[in-house]
Amino acid sequence: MPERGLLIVLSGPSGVGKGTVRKAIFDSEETDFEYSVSMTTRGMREGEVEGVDYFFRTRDEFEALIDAGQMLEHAQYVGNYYGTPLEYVNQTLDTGKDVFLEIEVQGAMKVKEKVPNGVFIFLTPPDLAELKSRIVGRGTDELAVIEERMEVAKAEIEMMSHYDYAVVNDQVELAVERIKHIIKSEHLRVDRVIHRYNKMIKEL
Ligand SMILES: Nc1ncnc2c1ncn2[C@@H]1O[C@H](COP(=O)(O)OP(=O)(O)OP(=O)(O)O)[C@@H](O)[C@H]1O
Ligand SMILES: Nc1nc2c(ncn2[C@@H]2O[C@H](COP(=O)(O)O)[C@@H](O)[C@H]2O)c(=O)[nH]1
Repeated sequence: MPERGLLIVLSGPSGVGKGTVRKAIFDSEETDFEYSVSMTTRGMREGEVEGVDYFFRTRDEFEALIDAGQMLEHAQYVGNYYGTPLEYVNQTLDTGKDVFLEIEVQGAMKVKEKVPNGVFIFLTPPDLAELKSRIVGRGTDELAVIEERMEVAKAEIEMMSHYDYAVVNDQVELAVERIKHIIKSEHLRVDRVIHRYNKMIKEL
């Protein structure tokens, strides 16, 4: 049986650039981990594709999956459900591959309770003014939603201390390199590598 993969969680406030950085990571070469597509009840935005950006579901469908225990985590965010389907994550980790989640902070904290040996990375903006200008510049939200996202963002930034790493998203390419570097280093941590050696010693 292969060694179980690593669960990598990228999180941070809305608009910091999680989606942008995640796409840049998966578009770049040498990416050796799988992206877990999330599920949501929010409406599809222009250009989004079912099963690629999200699995888009009704509230009833989403709640049925929660009740059936089929979500690793879920959270309500600005009036909609978002969550991580459990089966894909488990099956992929079991094959020995790493799985990458891009989720908001409440969900990340739930994953941390269930999978404490995951790698939890908090993406931060250079400052709050830049964060607001990114959300406004994206042009996907009305003013009231932008204000709500900014309020949530302040509370989310206070949760940074619960993460293993903080990465500033000043420039996308730099953030991508920092995250790839963290993942490579995590694979070399003695507490992860030692299991393999203990197994070899037992088999001697
Ligand atoms: N390093 C950066 N410098 C300048 N602009 C950026 C940077 N990273 C992302 N952006 C821009 O910021 C906006 C928000 O990015 P994105 O949608 O990726 O954020 P997000 O954290 O995934 O948001 P949400 O959590 O709401 O889905 C986009 O317009 C994106 O192009
Ligand atoms: N807890 C979870 N949060 C998720 C998941 N997938 C995405 N997200 C986060 O939701 C907000 C809003 O996303 P948007 O696409 O409407 O802008 C953002 O912070 C995402 O990272 C998930 O599976 N679980």
